[in-house]
Amino acid sequence: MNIRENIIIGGGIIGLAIALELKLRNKQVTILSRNFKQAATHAAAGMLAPRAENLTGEMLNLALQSLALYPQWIEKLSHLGGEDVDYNPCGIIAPVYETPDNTSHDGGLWLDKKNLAHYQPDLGEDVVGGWWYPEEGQVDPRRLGTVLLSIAQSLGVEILEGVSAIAFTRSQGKIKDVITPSGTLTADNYILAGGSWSGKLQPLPVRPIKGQMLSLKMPSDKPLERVIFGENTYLVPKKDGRLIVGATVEDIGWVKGTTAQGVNTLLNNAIRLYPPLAQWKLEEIWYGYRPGTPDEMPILGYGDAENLILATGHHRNGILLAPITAKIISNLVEGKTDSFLPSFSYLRFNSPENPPLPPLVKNSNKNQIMNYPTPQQNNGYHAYSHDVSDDGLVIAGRKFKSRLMTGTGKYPTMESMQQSVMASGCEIVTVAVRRVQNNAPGHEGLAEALDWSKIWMLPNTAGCTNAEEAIRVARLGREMAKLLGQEDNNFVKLEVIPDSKYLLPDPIGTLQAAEQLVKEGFAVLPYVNADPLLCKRLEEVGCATVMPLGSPIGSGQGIQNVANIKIIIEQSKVPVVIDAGIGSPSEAAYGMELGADALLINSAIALAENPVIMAQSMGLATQAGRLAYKAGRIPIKNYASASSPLTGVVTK
Ligand SMILES: Cc1cc2nc3c(=O)[nH]c(=O)nc-3n(C[C@H](O)[C@H](O)[C@H](O)COP(=O)(O)OP(=O)(O)OC[C@H]3O[C@@H](n4cnc5c(N)ncnc54)[C@H](O)[C@@H]3O)c2cc1C
Ligand SMILES: CC(=O)[C@@H](O)[C@H](O)COP(=O)(O)O
Repeated sequence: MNIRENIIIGGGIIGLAIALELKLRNKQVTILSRNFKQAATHAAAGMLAPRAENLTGEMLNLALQSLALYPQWIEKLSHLGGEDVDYNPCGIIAPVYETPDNTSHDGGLWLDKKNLAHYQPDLGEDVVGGWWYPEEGQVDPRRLGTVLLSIAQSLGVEILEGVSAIAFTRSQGKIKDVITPSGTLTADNYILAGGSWSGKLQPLPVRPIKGQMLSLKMPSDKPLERVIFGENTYLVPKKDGRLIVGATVEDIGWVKGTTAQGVNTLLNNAIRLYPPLAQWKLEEIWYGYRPGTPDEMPILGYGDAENLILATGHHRNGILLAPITAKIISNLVEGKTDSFLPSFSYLRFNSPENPPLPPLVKNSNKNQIMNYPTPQQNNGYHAYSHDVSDDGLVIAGRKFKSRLMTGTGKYPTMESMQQSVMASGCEIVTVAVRRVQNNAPGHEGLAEALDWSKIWMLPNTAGCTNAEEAIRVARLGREMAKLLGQEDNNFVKLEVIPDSKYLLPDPIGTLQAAEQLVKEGFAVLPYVNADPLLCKRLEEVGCATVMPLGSPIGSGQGIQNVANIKIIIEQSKVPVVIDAGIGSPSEAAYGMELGADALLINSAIALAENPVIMAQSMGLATQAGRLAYKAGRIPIKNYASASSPLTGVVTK
């Protein structure tokens, strides 16, 4: 059997850019490319416009990095023998019809009407001024696609043109093959870069956002030299004399074709922006589908199989984002993770209220995969999105939707940690202050690895053997949280553990440290043995929770001290968090069914065969257990009682 190294599904700009980069790194690559002319790449205007597009946050950072890569990328293509792709860092003018309140803009310069007219004469009379983005520009996406394809071919990338991927087959958490009309292909890695069609192969929230476009022929003196990015239309002059006018934004599914209304809107908006073009010749009208996602950011990184990488959902900015995507994805194939990946993982679409739902999970037959029913398939009832939003966990006055806390240690890779945290749906992650400070193995760069604007840090005093040390480390932890932007975070998970064999906490040292830390204004979450009296004392000195252990840390023995934990739950006025020893989702659910307010689970997730899926499973189990607790289980009886009523039964 011919096993390929990397199969890329999709031969748009994203698939081609990745293929070329991998090939240049001496990897073997095959592209399945159904039809380049249907690609958004073929329809795009080619603006490289992070600021003009008003991108923000991580999306802006990603786009700026990609923009910065463009000059060297284009030069590389030219060295590899590629023809001119009309790359032009010409700057972008963004005229507006109303003067903004604030005329300072990072990366842009405000020009009033008069100054703007120097840069671009003959703009419409409604224009009151505009922004000048000198670092932005454009490229010709059709030429770029053609050049990427021919270089890739010449370097030996196998391009299967006209071939569609119909489905994947799977085995043991991996993609086994990809099925095509002309047979089955097998590879070590699969990269899904199918643009808007990606959602047809994998249940990803990628949908087509239709854009209609047209081009006009500019007069020979080419009066437009820069991109003009208006409020509701843009004009992109190309070297060959075309002026691209774009674009409608239509969230109407796979509706084909151009329409009179679409063209009318484009032309009206374009003439208002730049009246002279009313006399220019209309050359071509076309449309394409932008690969849209709910937050308009791409999906990058591993999918729900360990050899499936996703590079899709680039929406309005795929031409701009091609170089950075190629870099990030090629690095990932080589086992190097990029700090952008957590923000762009598909798992971000799984919120705590809408629990993480990787589309496919293994069922009891280890080799088979089972689909979760969609809400539609499930008679409209979404079994996994039970509304738990008004059943939040409150610790020290702070509200959390998720009742699962996780840790960061013991994971095989930083990426598996990042993805597991997201898959679990947890909002509180505990971090060993000492290990981060010492850059202990597995903790290098940990502070940067998670998005602390979404995750609440719970610094812990792991490694402290007495009260004094724990107090000192708690203070360092508070500084660490502040440095990472959590100014008001005064939480500490207090661990005082002199015993290295069983990692059992010292009750006296814990109580002493807790008293002091409470006085210093900490919200103390003490890790203790399941001792009801100790828990009561800790509550009395002002601890924010109590955290009785289920069994020794990392032992996976489950909840061994049920009787005491029940008493603690019954008598506590602060939240009870069962911490340590939970080994499986059934044990997690059981802890919650007992009435615990929350769980802290680390080893069982981090050391699982597939930490990400185990994290998801623990998240679901925590919710299931909570719901069951609230629903009220039936009492346990010694004897059977028939399920159907006995009255009316015919007896002989
Ligand atoms: C009107 C319009 C204007 C735009 N303007 C800009 C712009 O100015 N600047 C910018 O940065 N971006 C722009 N974009 C967005 C940009 O075009 C896209 O983000 C980008 O092209 C996405 O690239 P892609 O390779 O992921 O997808 P596409 O370019 O859509 O390519 C996907 C390819 O995969 C193939 N494929 C899909 N499924 C399969 C399968 N199962 N088997 C085999 N092949 C498959 C398809 O046939 C297609 O050829 C614009 C888009 C549109 C529609
Ligand atoms: C990370 C952390 O705080 C652990 O010390 C915690 O007690 C979890 O225990 P498990 O690793 O057994 O889940």
